Amino acid sequence: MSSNKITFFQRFEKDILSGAKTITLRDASESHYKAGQRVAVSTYETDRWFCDVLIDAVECIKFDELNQIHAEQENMTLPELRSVITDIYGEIETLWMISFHLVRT
Ligand SMILES: CC(=O)Nc1cc[nH]c(=O)n1
Repeated sequence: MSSNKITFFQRFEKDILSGAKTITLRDASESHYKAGQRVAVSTYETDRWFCDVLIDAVECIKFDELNQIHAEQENMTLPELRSVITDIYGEIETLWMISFHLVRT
């Protein structure tokens, strides 16, 4: 059953609302999202809703395949992105890249 909700750390809220962040890299526990799905977005820390997004794609990607394009889609440098993912998931080989866009209504 696909959850119609996703949480982000509060520090990413500004980039999501501005459209600067258009992907999120998750582990297998969050690979259930489907393209075309509308998802409510809340903060991880306080579960405060702050927008809805539409899922554009969910794709499997290896950590070692992360590149400058993915970093730009996360509004980070590539070293920053690798550090953020490692801080969250530890040494992880397989990720799920969830592409999304803001729902304006
Ligand atoms: C709560 C949580 O897992 N947040 C994440 C994880 C990876 N990327 C991201 O943008 N947000």
